[in-house]
Amino acid sequence: MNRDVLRLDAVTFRRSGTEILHGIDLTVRRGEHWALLGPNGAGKSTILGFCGAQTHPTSGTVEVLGHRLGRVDMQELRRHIGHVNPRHPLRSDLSPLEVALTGVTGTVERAMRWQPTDEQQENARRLIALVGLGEAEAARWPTMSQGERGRALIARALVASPALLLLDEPTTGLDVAAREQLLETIDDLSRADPELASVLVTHHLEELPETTTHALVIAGGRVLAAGPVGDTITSEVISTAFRHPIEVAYHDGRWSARAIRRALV
Ligand SMILES: Nc1ncnc2c1ncn2[C@@H]1O[C@H](COP(=O)(O)OP(=O)(O)OP(=O)(O)O)[C@@H](O)[C@H]1O
Repeated sequence: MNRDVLRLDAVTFRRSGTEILHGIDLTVRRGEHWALLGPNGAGKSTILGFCGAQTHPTSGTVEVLGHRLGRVDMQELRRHIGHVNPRHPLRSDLSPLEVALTGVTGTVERAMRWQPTDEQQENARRLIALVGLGEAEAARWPTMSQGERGRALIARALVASPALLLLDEPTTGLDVAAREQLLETIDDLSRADPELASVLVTHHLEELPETTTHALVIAGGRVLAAGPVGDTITSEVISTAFRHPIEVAYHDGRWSARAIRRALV
C-alpha cells in the first residue's frame, strides 16, 4: 500500500509576476504529523493551499491522497481532507453539533433541504464529545469563544473521516488554558487514529502538539530544513528562518523559543 498522503515535487508558485515559492519538496506519509514553521510571508498558507487541493502550483507536481492535482476533480478530493481554517466564514447561529454536520455536506452553512441520517448524527455527536464540547449543546456559533469554535471546526473536519487533517494556526488567539486544551485534543486525535496524517501551520514553537513527528521550516519561499522534528528544529535553523538569534528548547514533549540576549558588560 502506498503510504504517501501528500507529495509535493519541485513546486513553484508565481503570482502578480513574483515567484512566491521556489522548488518546494514535501512528502507526508500516513501517521505523520508535520509542522509547517516560518515567519510572516514565508509561504506557509500557500503550501497549505496545495495540501488542501485549493490551488494549483505554477510548476512542479502535487499529489494529494494519490491523486495528481490538475488531473482530478478538486472538489471531490477536498471531501477527503479535513481543513481547519480559523477564518471559517460561518454566519448563522449553529450549535456545535450543527457546525460538525456541515462537514458531511462540505458546506459552510447548513445545507438546504438536507437532513443527516441517524448514523451521521451519532458520528457528529461522538466527535463533538471527543473534542470536549459534549456539554456545550446550548452554545451557538456567534457567541462561542475562539477555543470552542476551534474545537467545533476540528469536529467538522473529522466528520467525513479524512485521511489528511490540515490545521491552519489552530491555537491563534486562544488563552493559555484554551490553547493547552486544544493541543491535548489534537494529541488525542493522533493517538486515537494512528493512520491519520496532519499538517499544522504555526509561527510559534510553543504551539506544536506533542505528537508532532516532522517539521518543515520555510523562509522566503524556500525550505530551510525538513525531516523528523528533533533533527529539524534547531536554534540555528530557527534563527536563520526568523533572522534573529533564537535559542530553542525541548522539554517533556514540548518546544519553546527565546531570543538570545547580548550579555551586558
Ligand atoms: N495572490 C497573491 N498575489 C500576490 N502575492 C501573494 C498572493 N498570495 C500570497 N502572496 C504573497 O506570497 C507570500 C507568501 O504568502 P503566505 O500567505 O503563503 O505566507 P505565510 O507564511 O502563510 O504568512 P503568514 O504567516 O503571515 O500567514 C507573501 O509575501 C504574500 O504577500
